[in-house]
Amino acid sequence: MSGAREPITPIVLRSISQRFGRKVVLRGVDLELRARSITGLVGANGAGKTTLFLILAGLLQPDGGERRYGERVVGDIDLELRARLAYVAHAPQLYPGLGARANLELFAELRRAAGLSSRPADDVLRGLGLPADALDRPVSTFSRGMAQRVALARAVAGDPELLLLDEPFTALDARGRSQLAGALLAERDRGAAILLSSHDQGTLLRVCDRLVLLEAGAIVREVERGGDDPAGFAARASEVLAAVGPDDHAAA
Ligand SMILES: Nc1ncnc2c1ncn2[C@@H]1O[C@H](COP(=O)(O)OP(=O)(O)OP(=O)(O)O)[C@@H](O)[C@H]1O
Repeated sequence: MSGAREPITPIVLRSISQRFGRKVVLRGVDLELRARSITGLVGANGAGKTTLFLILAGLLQPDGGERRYGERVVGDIDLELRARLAYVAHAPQLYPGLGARANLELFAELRRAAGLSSRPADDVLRGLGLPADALDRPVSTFSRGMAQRVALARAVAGDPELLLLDEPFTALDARGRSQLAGALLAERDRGAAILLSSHDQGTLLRVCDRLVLLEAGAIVREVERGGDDPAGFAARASEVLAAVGPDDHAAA
């Protein structure tokens, strides 16, 4: 579908600021998200991660700063741009009375009406480990982990150029986390720019090309996986993760 259109990557944030009332939540955030790259966003509770996701997804207009998507400096994130990114928030936001397959087919139908294609629902759901006998059961009967898989499947079904995932591992068991990690690497290799927040430090170390530490609304550290120094990346990334605190969500 992207056809001859200009890519929306890299996404570049410059001096993004946000306050809610008198509370300053983001202060001068600069961030670049490149195609074919997974960036891990880490920070303590309340550091501003979800606020940053909302701004990137176009669901919150920042108070200050610039958002650039490919060649375009964007004021409002319009529908055309929104169709090319996907955001998975904490809550799965599915239609509870519909089955997993029907949720994805509805999404595909809406995209089709706008002239956009989607991957077949069953393929994507299977790729994220949803059992075949669950495809047509109402999502309201699913565990949180299963619902999360469906939300993630819907997010990737449209081959988004930007994939925003706010704590996608939270409700998944070890097998689910590993399946999702594999799916994210496949999305990256397909060409997506991915921003991922998580407290699952092991998975972050495994999948991320870069880690960014947000503290009190400011990016205070960035480490990049170098081609020739994997051990160095692991050591520097571990330092960044240690700044966030213990890995208390790893088993979540
Ligand atoms: N709509 C809002 N109105 C007022 N304050 C808000 C609003 N949204 C977020 N905040 C505040 O902004 C700060 C950052 O919140 P945010 O949800 O972005 O943090 P976070 O890093 O995602 O935290 P967590 O890890 O707990 O999800 C918090 O102090 C929060 O209370």
